[in-house]
Amino acid sequence: MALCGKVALITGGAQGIGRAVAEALLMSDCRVSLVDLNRNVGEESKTKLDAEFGEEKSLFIQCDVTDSGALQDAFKRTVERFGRLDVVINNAGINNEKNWEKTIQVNLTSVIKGTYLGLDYMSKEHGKEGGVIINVSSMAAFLHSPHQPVYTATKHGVIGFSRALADAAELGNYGVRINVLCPAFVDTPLLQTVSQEDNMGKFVKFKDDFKQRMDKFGVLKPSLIAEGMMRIITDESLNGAVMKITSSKGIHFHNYEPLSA
Ligand SMILES: NC(=O)C1=CN([C@@H]2O[C@H](COP(=O)(O)OP(=O)(O)OC[C@H]3O[C@@H](n4cnc5c(N)ncnc54)[C@H](O)[C@@H]3O)[C@@H](O)[C@H]2O)C=CC1
Ligand SMILES: CCCCCC(=O)/C=C/C=C\C=C\C=C\[C@@H](O)[C@@H](O)CCCC(=O)O
Repeated sequence: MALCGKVALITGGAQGIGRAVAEALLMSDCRVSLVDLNRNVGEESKTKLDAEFGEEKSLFIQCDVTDSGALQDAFKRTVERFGRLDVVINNAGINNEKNWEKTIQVNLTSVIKGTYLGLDYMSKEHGKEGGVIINVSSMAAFLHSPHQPVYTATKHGVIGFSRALADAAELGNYGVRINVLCPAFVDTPLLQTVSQEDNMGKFVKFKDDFKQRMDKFGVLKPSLIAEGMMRIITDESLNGAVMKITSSKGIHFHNYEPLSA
């Protein structure tokens, strides 16, 4: 996909991985809608991006992705403002084992809703031009974490949903590619939550073990995740792909066995 003039919507775009991806897209002359719950951080990010790329290139929309009406409205406003939609990145995520039902709502249910909204605005089934959807999972979907059973479950769910729908997109000629990105530990504010009882609940007592895992596997920079994301966005051959990004192997893909009877 040639990026100049294209429009991307990123949930959780105000900070961390989402923000790094927004910068990479703006550098490629895309226009970007940052959809995020956190108004203060979102407006601060928008101000910084305006100074670097120009005010007209981005939009911040305060939105809780678990509020279906607000998420629908965020898509509508993005298309009203920029006239089209080409890239949807369902990235907003939380780590909360105490309020685990919220974790399912944000990390899985809202990813499903964001994917279906992306299809509404981009699928050839609806007379649109096509595009690409990237759903953010985690290496936790491959190396399950005893500290985060529900977080881990949501990240497994993101992969299953995305790969099944990617096949449907191909069978149905939607013109939309659906792929998954699985980072290992990344240096963002989310990582701070591993020591907090409010987030970890009863699993907080394993916090030292969690930190040992981070030491063992290393902590990546958000810019490397943005590099992987840009590769998925631009490589037209990718549909149903699961990209992993780790310290030991860098950017690479998970190999699935072909289906056999
Ligand atoms: N940081 C890490 O080590 C890893 C992160 N991931 C995943 O990457 C994604 C992004 O995470 P980070 O950038 O690390 O986290 P982060 O906490 O730095 O950023 C997440 C953003 O999502 C927003 N958000 C949270 N709940 C929301 C809601 N209900 N509605 C709208 N926005 C909401 C937050 O306000 C924040 O701006 C998440 O899905 C996370 O699970 C995956 C693997 C590793
Ligand atoms: C507080 C929330 C933190 C969320 C962190 C997260 O989502 C999960 C990270 C999980 C695990 C990272 C594991 C990395 C392992 C690699 O370095 C490597 O050993 C695995 C290689 C396997 C492969 O095929 O790449």
